[in-house]
Amino acid sequence: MVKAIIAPSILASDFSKLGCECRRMYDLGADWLHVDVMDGNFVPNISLGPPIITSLRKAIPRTEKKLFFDCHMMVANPEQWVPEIAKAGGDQYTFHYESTKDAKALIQLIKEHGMRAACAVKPGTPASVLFELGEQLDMILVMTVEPGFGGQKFMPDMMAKVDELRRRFPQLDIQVDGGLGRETVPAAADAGANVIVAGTSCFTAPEPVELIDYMRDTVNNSLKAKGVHTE
Ligand SMILES: O=C(CO)[C@@H](O)[C@H](O)COP(=O)(O)O
Ligand SMILES: [Fe+2]
Repeated sequence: MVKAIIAPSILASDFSKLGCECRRMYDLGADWLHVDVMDGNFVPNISLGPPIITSLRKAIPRTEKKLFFDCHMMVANPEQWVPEIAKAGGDQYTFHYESTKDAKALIQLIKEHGMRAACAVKPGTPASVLFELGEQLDMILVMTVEPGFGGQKFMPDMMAKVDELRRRFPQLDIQVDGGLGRETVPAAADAGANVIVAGTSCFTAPEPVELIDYMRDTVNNSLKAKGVHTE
């Protein structure tokens, strides 16, 4: 089912209040929480890892709130972390195409651990690398900034990749990540993205509920116009 999914990136939250910030975003209407895992090797930054995801999952149990943990793995050895992220409570494992030698085997490994499998491409990587993986994947992530930091400027040139992938995979979840907010979501929605990661914009919005609703409506209207909205 292709529908709008709004995923605040907790990288933009106040880490001293992480559990409360996650709950707050969920209560404000977030569909997923986007969890950026960085190892200081694949990207020049270190964020958080399995122990913190374990704590967050305890703070927001699946039984109490059905909150989806969308784990964006910016790590050099993505195979290594699959069991730990599954154990910590991850629902989806997004690896970078650029970080693995065998994407098909990694997808299999992720699924064997009970998570949805997704593959991300950096701005310099063409959409075509995903053509032969699309059928096995639950989601594709087109990065709209260089991975590593929140608060960067959205790269509109990436929309050609989203458009190409949406035409090829009308029923697949296609995520965009980096610099998304009120001004940039219309371009992403027009190109066919349905999963919107929004860090800085959500966490700094004076009216986050209104922003989340606006982003969701914008995406759903574009999907309907394209005839791919299936809810
Ligand atoms: O993966 C990343 C950065 O590497 C992102 O998820 C950012 O955290 C998004 O932050 P904003 O650009 O929305 O502030
Ligand atoms: Fe991310």
